[in-house]
Amino acid sequence: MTTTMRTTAATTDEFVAMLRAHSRRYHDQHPFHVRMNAGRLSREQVRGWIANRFYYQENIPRKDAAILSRCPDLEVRRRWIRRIVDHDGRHAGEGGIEAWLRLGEAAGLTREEVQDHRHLVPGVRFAVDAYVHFTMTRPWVEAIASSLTELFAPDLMAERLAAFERWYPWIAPEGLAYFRARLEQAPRDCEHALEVVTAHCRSAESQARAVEALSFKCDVLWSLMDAIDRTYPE
Ligand SMILES: O=C(O)c1cc(C(=O)O)c2c(n1)C(=O)C(=O)c1cc(C(=O)O)[nH]c1-2
Repeated sequence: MTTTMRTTAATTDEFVAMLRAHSRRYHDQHPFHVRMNAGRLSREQVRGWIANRFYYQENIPRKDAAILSRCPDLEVRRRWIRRIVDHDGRHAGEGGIEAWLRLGEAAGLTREEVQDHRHLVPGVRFAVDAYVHFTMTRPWVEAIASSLTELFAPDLMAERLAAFERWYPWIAPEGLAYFRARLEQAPRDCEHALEVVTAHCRSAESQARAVEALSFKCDVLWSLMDAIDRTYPE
């Protein structure tokens, strides 16, 4: 599948197939993830990944708030807002960001060293900031399309859960709660995102822009992994 501009709109099924074809560019195939799932990472490498990925986790609700602020559709906002609550929680001690900090603790990192960004490398910061910036500046349907990497996330999450239990038993099992929660949240979230994107992208041009947004997001995730890989080499 190429991203060459078509002149006529694709059917919904064809459009969804074009989006799904991006699974080939998803970060599950990044060498660092391949080594992670094969049990080949050292403790230091796993910790480095957790500490750096925290910056992504922290910024997801900010990008979802950007989408909410730009979305004129009440029905979409009413469903989209749940993502912010999933990550931030309603109270202290709840939500995905807290769960990620507990993952860090289970892996031997203190909350402080994760929260104060002392391990955060420039390439990860740039990639995550680019994602937030994209959602603040591009049309809201494109911003929603960029979240569609989550179509591919559940398979990776299931593989990661099994890999962590098998290869990294030094991480306390309670620490893996974040991944378990995402196994349910990601399919629900991307089903909604796909519904919005297919309803709004009816022309060849708008479909091409949605595909480009998803392609951009694959680049964000890949660059993030490249930066981590370079910092914690084999
Ligand atoms: O660990 C991963 O591989 C992974 C990937 C992605 C993704 O594909 O963007 C997300 C997450 N995790 C995740 O935990 C998450 O909350 C999330 C939100 C979003 C998004 O773009 O709205 N992607 C992802």
